[in-house]
Amino acid sequence: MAKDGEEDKFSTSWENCKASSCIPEDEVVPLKYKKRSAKLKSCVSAHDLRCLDMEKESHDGTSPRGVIEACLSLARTDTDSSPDNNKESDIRRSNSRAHSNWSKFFSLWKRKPIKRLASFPPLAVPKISRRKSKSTRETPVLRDLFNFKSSLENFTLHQLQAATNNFSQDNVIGEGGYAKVYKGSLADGRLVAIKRLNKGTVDEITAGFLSELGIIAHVDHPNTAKLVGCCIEGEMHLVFQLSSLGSLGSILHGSKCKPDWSKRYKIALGTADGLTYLHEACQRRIIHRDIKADNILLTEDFEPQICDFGLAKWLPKQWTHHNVSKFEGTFGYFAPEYFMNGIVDEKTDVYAFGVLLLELVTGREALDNWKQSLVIWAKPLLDNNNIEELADPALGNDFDPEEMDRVVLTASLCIEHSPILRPRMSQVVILLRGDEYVAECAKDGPKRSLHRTYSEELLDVQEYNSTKYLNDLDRHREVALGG
Ligand SMILES: Nc1ncnc2c1ncn2[C@@H]1O[C@H](COP(=O)(O)OP(=O)(O)OP(=O)(O)O)[C@@H](O)[C@H]1O
Repeated sequence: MAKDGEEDKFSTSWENCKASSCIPEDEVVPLKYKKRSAKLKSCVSAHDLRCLDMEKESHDGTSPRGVIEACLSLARTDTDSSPDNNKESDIRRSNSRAHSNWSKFFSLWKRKPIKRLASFPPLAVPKISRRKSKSTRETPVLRDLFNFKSSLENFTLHQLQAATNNFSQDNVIGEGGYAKVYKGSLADGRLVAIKRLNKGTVDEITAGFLSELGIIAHVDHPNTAKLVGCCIEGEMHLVFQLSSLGSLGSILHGSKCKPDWSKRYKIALGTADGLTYLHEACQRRIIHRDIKADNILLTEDFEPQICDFGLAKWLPKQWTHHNVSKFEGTFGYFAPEYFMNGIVDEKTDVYAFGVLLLELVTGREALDNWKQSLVIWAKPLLDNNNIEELADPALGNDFDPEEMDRVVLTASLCIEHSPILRPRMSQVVILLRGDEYVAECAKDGPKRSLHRTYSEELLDVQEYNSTKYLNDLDRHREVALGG
């Protein structure tokens, strides 16, 4: 959760912002990708058929080739538009950089046998289906939550006091904007992290508690924090399974024993899996809104678990995005469209995930003590693919160069200024895992349709290469640098 007035965060209303507006999906621009009729196949050669399939695949956002081609063509479209002034040529440069990043991936895959480029099935849909009863879906109050997840425990204050030595200061393992987190040992021996929400006004605490509980109780993935139960006696408490290594932030930035490359790569992959689940495979689209190193917990074998759903938004399927009127989150991770227009959708999380990847590669904080933005520092190095300068000196040369290449290129794409040039999380997973994963997944199965987010559609409609974009970019940089 975010706290007003904290040094690395801020929370402010902004005047011209529509509060909680939404646009139905059918009002947005339809997809450009169209499939050729299967009838064509009857009068063409095997070679033609393969070409046709490849072309079809290239329009299919679920295939590796499609992932790359879709983004390449979007970058090309923007790059092709004629410039009238210097600012537009800057944008063209930025687009062609994105184009070249996608090209790097594309050429990598192009060299592989065509079989390995076959389409693969979408992520496994969780057992909890989207077809839950209407009432359950729309009234995420305590009663329903306990019905939904019968395993959730309702703790008494006495149980939590006993587990934490009466909330002793020695048991504090974390502190955020709204809560203190205590390590606890339950009577049956289970180790837990007890999040005691006691900062802010009663209204803020209640809203934060219900919001986090309402989302986390419906989330079930190996890479998300595990809620055990809650307690509303005295203060409001959320009880989680303890992640023994604490947060990635504390390990990466606050300890001398920094994780080696294989652990960092594992953390990148697991976090991408967890976020893909939230965006695309969960019963509803969940936008986390506060992806950062402090909100990635680590189990003893460095399995990452996304935590802190205090800001998360549950987007109804028919909503393309959410507009917020209050600026919350953590500075250094804000996507430009959120920062400028308050737009919240999947691509705002993708941007923050890109910053997280940069932290893993460089060992630097998203915003350092001098308020230097990691993104601004890393951009020129990313553009020149200068891995030597980018890589954390603590790693030395002890990293897998191919994995490092993939992570660096994925990070470049995720932090593209334009959401349209950023991959979706399922595409991120493909890019990060590389060929072996693609080959493993190259089985037939139903394909997920490529559906564009509101921020992508909006930028398409508004013309990506407008002066507004440049002003936004300048302002974003100014604030980031000025802090
Ligand atoms: N399950 C857990 N296991 C171990 N440590 C945890 C757990 N949950 C939280 N923590 C620790 O407590 C810190 C704060 O937790 P959390 O982010 O949920 O609180 P918050 O008040 O919402 O924070 P913020 O202001 O950053 O949003 C985490 O960064 C982590 O170090």
